[in-house]
Amino acid sequence: MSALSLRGIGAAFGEHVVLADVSFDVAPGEIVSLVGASGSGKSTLLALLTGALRPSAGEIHHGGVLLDPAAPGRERPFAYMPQRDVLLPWRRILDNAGIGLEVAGVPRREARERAGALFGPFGLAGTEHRYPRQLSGGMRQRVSFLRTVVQGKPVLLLDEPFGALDAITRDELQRWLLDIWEAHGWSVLLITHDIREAVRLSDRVLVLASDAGGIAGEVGVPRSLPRGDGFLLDPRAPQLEARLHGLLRAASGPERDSAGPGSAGPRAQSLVR
Ligand SMILES: Nc1ncnc2c1ncn2[C@@H]1O[C@H](COP(=O)(O)OP(=O)(O)OP(=O)(O)O)[C@@H](O)[C@H]1O
Repeated sequence: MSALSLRGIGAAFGEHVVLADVSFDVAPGEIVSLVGASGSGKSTLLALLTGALRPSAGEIHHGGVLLDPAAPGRERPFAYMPQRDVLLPWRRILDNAGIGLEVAGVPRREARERAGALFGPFGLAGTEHRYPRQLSGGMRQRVSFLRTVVQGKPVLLLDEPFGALDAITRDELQRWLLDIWEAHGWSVLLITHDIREAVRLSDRVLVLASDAGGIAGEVGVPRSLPRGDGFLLDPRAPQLEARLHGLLRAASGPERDSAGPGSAGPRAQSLVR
């Protein structure tokens, strides 16, 4: 039974159809990345999952159960981590980490206890009583991730969680995420612009077509691919990245295809998975 299943999802802003016939699954314990050109509708898709937007068509299922499209975010089985850390500057780190629980109605004391229990395993011990401005960008993203997972939701929706970080911190946090994911085994849908990151972190990478073309293709990443120090040395990694770049070019429409505008370049829908 899928942790997350989208069937024929569509979305539009007025006359502008952004998503059409988007269907895919995330299995329990699987990390699935979604890549796509800017404007292809990745953030819109997350907004449909969190309940910020209503789909114009299609169904969302969790564990085989149809989600009520009117259900508010707090009643959904998804925890969402936005790209920016959005920590409240006037709240100490421990209280920031528990805020998602508090919003869900958990008393502050219990929220502190539950969030506090994760500070050690998440490499944040000693930061509990600091303020966000006293932490580095990487540490703040850890807090933001902690705040997301402590809600105990079975599916994590991560919107470019490392997009704003420098390359070294990003590498460090990718390893960190994989390590703690090993211990917890969440089901994850990850949005990223970074193809290398998608390959490194995922079991499967989906390519979202522009112009409401649905899922244009996917690339599976073997579990045997090393994700730590060996990642960059394994020849399969650049091969997978190259396949994804090719899919992305084709899925971004003829004007962005290397064949140039007006050519009969391959369109996303015709790609063989
Ligand atoms: N609130 C809105 N009202 C009208 N149009 C919108 C709104 N939000 C997004 N759009 C349009 O929907 C399309 C998809 O936007 P979306 O932000 O989902 O793309 P994206 O793939 O996440 O892009 P990026 O990678 O640049 O973040 C774009 O054409 C955008 O202009």
